[in-house]
Amino acid sequence: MIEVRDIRKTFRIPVVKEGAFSGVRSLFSREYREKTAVQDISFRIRKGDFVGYIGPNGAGKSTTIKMLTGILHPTSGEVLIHGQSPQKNRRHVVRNLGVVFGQRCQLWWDLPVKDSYDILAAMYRIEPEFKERQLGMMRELLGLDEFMATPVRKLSLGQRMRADLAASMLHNPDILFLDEPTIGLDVIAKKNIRGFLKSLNKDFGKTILLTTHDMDDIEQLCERVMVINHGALAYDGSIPELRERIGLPSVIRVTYRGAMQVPSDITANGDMVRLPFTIEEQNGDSLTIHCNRRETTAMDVLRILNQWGDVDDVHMEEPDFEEIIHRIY
Ligand SMILES: Nc1ncnc2c1ncn2[C@@H]1O[C@H](COP(=O)(O)OP(=O)(O)OP(=O)(O)O)[C@@H](O)[C@H]1O
Repeated sequence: MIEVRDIRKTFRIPVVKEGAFSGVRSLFSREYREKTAVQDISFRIRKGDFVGYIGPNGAGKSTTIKMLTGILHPTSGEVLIHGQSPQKNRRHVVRNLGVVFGQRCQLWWDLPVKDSYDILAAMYRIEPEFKERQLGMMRELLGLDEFMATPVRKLSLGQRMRADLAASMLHNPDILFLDEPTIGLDVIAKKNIRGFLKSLNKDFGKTILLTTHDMDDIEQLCERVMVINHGALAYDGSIPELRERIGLPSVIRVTYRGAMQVPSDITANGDMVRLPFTIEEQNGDSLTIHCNRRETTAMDVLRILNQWGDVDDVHMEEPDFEEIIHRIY
C-alpha cells in the first residue's frame, strides 16, 4: 500500500563566503553546494502496519515524510501510495493521508479548537455530519471536550497535540504519518497519545509511520522499526531481531540459598572460555553474569547456574533499547 523505490533528495544550498559583506555578496553568488538528505531509500509498508522511523538529528526522517506526503519532490526515485504518486496526484492521495508534524501546529492559534475543525472541514470538503461522526469517535479517546471551546494558543502542549491528532483524523484517512507527536510531552500525556495511536492501529486498522526520538514510543507501539542514518537505511526489521543483531549482553543476577560452588577450573586465571557467559561479579551468595542471546539461551545459562547451588532468585535484564539504537547510530 505504501511503496518507496530508491528515493533520493538532494538540496542545493547557497555557499556563504567568509569576510566583510559576505551575507550580502552571497545573495548574488551563484555558488551552491549539494546536500543529499535521503540516499536511495526503498521500503514497503503494508495495510495495518505500525512502523517506527528513527534516526539521529539530521538523518533525513522529516525529508522522507515530506516526500511521502507530496510536500517535497524526490530528486530521483518514486513514492506510491495505494498505487498513486503523491507528487503527481496530490489531491487524490492526501484524501487517504493524515499528517502530524509535532513541531508545527495545523490549527488556528487564536480560534477555539472547534472553529479550527470547522475551517478544516470546509477546506477539505468534509461533510458536517461526517466531521461530527469522526469527532464523536475521537472525543473520548482524546478527551476533546476538555478544550473544544478553548483558543489553541491557551492549550497545554499535550492538549494541543491531542487537538492536532484529532484534526489529522477528521477525514478518516487510512494512513497516518506522524513526525514526533510526543515531543516535549510529560509522561502522562505521552501515555495518552500512545494509547490513542495504539487504538487507531489495532481497533481501526490504520497504517501508521511514526517518527520519534523517544525509544519508549517505538518499543511500546511498533512491530517494525526502520533506522535511517546519514540519509540511508541502516536497519529495517523487528525490534527483537535488532536486539539480536546488535548483540548487547543480557544481564542475569542469581541469588543462591546457602552455599554456591563455582567450579575452580572456571575461575582460575579468569579462564571462562568454556562457559556461554561471563561472570561479572561474585559476591557472597550472588552472581552477576553477562550473556549474549545470539550465542546462548537463558535456559542453557540457568541449567549451568543450577548446578552450582540452590538457586533462590533470578533477575534478568534485557539490554536497554536506547543503548542498542546508539550502537546503530
Ligand atoms: N529545505 C532544506 N534545504 C537544505 N537542506 C535541508 C532542507 N531540509 C532538510 N535539509 C537538510 O537535510 C538533512 C536531513 O534533514 P531532516 O530534517 O530530514 O532530518 P531529521 O532526521 O528529520 O532530523 P531531526 O531529528 O533533527 O528532525 C539535514 O542535514 C538538513 O539540514
